[in-house]
Amino acid sequence: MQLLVDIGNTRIKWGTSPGRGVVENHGSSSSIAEFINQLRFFARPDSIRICSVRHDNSLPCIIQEFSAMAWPDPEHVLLKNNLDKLRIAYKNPAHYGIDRFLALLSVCNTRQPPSIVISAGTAVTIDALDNRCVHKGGIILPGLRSMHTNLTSAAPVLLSEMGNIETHIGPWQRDTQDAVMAGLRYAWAGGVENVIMDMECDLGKADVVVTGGDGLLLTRCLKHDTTYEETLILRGLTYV
Ligand SMILES: Nc1ncnc2c1ncn2[C@@H]1O[C@H](COP(=O)(O)OP(=O)(O)O)[C@@H](O)[C@H]1O
Ligand SMILES: CC(C)(COP(=O)(O)O)[C@@H](O)C(=O)NCCC(=O)O
Repeated sequence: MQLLVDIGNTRIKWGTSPGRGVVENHGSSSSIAEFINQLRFFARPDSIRICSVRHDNSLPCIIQEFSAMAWPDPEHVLLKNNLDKLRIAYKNPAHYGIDRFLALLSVCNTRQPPSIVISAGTAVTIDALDNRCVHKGGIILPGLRSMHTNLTSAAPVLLSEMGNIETHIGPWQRDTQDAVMAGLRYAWAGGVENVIMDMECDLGKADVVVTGGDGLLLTRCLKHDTTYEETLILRGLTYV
C-alpha cells in the first residue's frame, strides 16, 4: 500500500493507494501534528509519495516524523515536463505548481479532452487542455477564504463570520454581511464563470472538472455543468 500526501497552503490532504489510478481512505488535516496523529492509526505503508506547494519547513518536518515512526523515506514528487501525455505550457515549467500538474495528469489519464481543470483552495487555479490534451495555459485567482480575509482585514468594519455563499444571490442585499457574501460570490464564482467562458471560446465545449477544499461549493455556485473530484491531485500522484 502506498501513502499519498498533498501539502497545500491551507491543508494537508492524504490518502492510500493500492495501485495506479486508485485512492482510498483519504482525509485532510490543518496542521502537521494533526496529520501525524491521524496516520498513527494506519499500517506502515510500503512507500510514500509527497507533493508540496509550500516553501517552508513543512516537508522536512513531515519527513522527520515519518523517519521517527520508522516509515519509508518519501518520494518528493517534482514536475517532470517530459511525459508524452502532458507538457506544461509555461515558459518556465519549474515555476508551475506541482498540484496543478498532478490534477492535469489525473484528467489526462481518465477523461476525454478538451478539459478545464479547476482547483478551489487557498487560491483558485484554472487550467485548460485542448482536444489533443495539450496544456494551453491557465489562470490564478484568489480563493474564497483569501478574498474574505483580505477584504475584512483591509476594512475591519466588514468583519463577521463567513456566511453561506450559496444562499447569497443577486445584487439587492440589505445588510453588511449579506452584501459582503453576495459580493464574494460574484467575484469568486463569477470570476471563474468568466474564465471558463473565455477558455471555451478557444477550446469549444469542454469537460469542466473541479477539485479543492471549496470545490464542491464552487460547483454549486457555477452555472456550467461540472464534475467534482475530491481526490484529483492525490490520484495524480499515482500516475507519476
Ligand atoms: N476541514 C477543513 N479545514 C479547513 N478548510 C476546509 C475544510 N474543509 C473545507 N475547507 C475549505 O477548503 C479550503 C482549502 O482548500 P484546500 O484545497 O485544502 O486548499 P490548499 O490546497 O490551498 O491547502 C479552505 O479555504 C476552506 O474553505
Ligand atoms: C497557485 C498555487 C499557490 C495554488 O496553491 P493552493 O491554493 O492549492 O495551496 C500553487 O499551485 C503554486 O504555488 N503554484 C506555483 C505558481 C504557478 O503555478 O504559477
